[in-house]
Amino acid sequence: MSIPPWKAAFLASALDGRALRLGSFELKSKRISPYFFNAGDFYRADLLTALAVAYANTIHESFSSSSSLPDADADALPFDVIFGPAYKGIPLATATTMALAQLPGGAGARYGRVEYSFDRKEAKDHGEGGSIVGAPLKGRRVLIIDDVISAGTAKRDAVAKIQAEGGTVVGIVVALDRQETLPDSAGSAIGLLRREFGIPIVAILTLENIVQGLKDSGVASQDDLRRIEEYRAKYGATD
Ligand SMILES: O=P(O)(O)OC[C@H]1O[C@H](OP(=O)(O)OP(=O)(O)O)[C@H](O)[C@@H]1O
Ligand SMILES: O=C(O)c1cc(=O)[nH]c(=O)[nH]1
Repeated sequence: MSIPPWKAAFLASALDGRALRLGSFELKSKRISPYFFNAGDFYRADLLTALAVAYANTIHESFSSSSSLPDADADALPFDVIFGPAYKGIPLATATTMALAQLPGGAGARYGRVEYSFDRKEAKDHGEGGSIVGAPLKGRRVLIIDDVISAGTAKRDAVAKIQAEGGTVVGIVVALDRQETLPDSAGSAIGLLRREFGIPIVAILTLENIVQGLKDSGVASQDDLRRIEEYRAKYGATD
């Protein structure tokens, strides 16, 4: 089955900007992957816009229904702050906050008062100090936005950081769910995080979407597709 047109358009932007590359790449988890998604490659205005709009639509689709999250008023947004973990999460949080407020058809007006923040990898010890830049997190409902979930380590660190600041994480949004197992487990990183934190975790694209999109567009060689299938057979998650 083909992927929906808006996901296909996003995938085309990723290939156009070479944010999605085929080859051999070492991941944070030390796995060697036949493909890599680098959100840092969306550095051109049109590509960054396409990326931010795709995140904004995904957030609007997945989190606009207050019933998807506990304790949310019927008309209120289920989050206050969009948090982008350093480094790649920083432009994602900033651009997506703007794209949400610009959603067409009146939807954007709902998001006009959404705030963003991000962390520093090293705390600043002068000036305003601290490790959070942007909206304070204490007592706020926070939506994490990041590029990719592979093993979930970076997301776990972000949740701990937000909780230490007094915020409550209400969801996580990524561009790509690589649908991989955690080290020493058959379950996916995303599944484990969902169960552990009891929050929705959504992705613009999954590896399955990418494989389908590559097949539909004819961009990948048979060899590329075979290597992705082999990687999936080795590390693909069962949930
Ligand atoms: O561990 P996971 O949650 O599955 O995610 C993998 C993360 O690792 C990378 O970020 P990294 O921490 O290397 O920082 P960067 O944003 O500075 O590239 C990548 O950008 C993903 O966000
Ligand atoms: O797991 C990672 O480190 C990772 C995978 C990927 O596709 N892109 C990325 O930036 N990091």
